Amino acid sequence: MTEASSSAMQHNDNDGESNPYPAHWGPTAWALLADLRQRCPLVQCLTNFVSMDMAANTLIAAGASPAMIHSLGEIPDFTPQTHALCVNVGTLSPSWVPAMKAAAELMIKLGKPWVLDPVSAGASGFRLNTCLALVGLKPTVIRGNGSEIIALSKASLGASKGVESAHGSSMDALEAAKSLAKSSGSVVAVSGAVDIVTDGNRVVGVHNGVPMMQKIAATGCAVTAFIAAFVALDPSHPLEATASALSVFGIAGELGMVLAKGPASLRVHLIDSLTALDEAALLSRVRITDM
Ligand SMILES: Nc1ncnc2c1ncn2[C@@H]1O[C@H](COP(=O)(O)OP(=O)(O)O)[C@@H](O)[C@H]1O
Ligand SMILES: Cc1ncsc1CCOP(=O)(O)O
Ligand SMILES: [Mg+2]
Repeated sequence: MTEASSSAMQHNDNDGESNPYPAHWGPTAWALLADLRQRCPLVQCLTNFVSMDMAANTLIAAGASPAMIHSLGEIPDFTPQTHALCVNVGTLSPSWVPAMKAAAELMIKLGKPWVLDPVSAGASGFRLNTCLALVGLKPTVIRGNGSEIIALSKASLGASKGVESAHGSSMDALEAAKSLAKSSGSVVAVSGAVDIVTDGNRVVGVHNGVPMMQKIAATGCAVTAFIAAFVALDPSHPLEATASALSVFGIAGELGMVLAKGPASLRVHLIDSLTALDEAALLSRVRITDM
């Protein structure tokens, strides 16, 4: 048993006062995953080239339907058919920006949720300005790593290791996340060892996952697409949907780690675990706290 899964067993055994994880989160996350498997939401992803495979396979394995359709000319016909949109600026080039904006604007007009992944938002002026313009189009959820959320919150270029965070802990971005959530009206999620999710007032921490998930390209992008699928199911409760998606994805990582020999096999076993995950395993492993 891995350290993470052993810890999950110890801490989430419904033993009353000693259990730091409120009991309602397990049933909430399970209800959403069961609903996803039944309703199979269609998620349009305008996402980077690195992540297309991982994000699509994450969505399919969980029970959703991905569509990596990104050309501007297709948006008026296709986007209205979707249940959620994921916009990810990872391999941004100027020709993609009008389609990203048009798809986001259409989702807002249709009253449907959309989610932004501001990959490396602080790395260049072009990237930062594009992300700030997208934030102005009212994403339902913004999910990034610590450096990305700090750059967006301050609206300034800032330290990152390319697409990775230069900040050691997601907690370094807690105040930035709350401030961004308040100014944008979006739910903001900062991923890391503990994923933070906030609407500007309420803050929850998701304690699932394993460190090796950072060693797989596009796990962050994949979990953002996964959040979009969860938010499609319950757009009026985006904080609950986002925390649940992060927890379920982290649990798939924990279960995958039991069989994995390294990042490449973890990727395979994480995806397999999303399909295999059942109610009992999920309920025993969800670790979400109010902060
Ligand atoms: N140290 C860690 N322990 C457990 N899970 C982690 C850790 N670091 C990242 N994760 C998980 O890996 C996924 C990607 O997060 P992260 O690496 O922060 O995103 P990004 O790839 O966008 O920088 C998330 O689901 C997150 O919860
Ligand atoms: C390596 C890379 N370069 C541009 S986008 C991308 C993928 C980033 O994926 P993630 O943010 O999930 O680590
Ligand atoms: Mg990322």
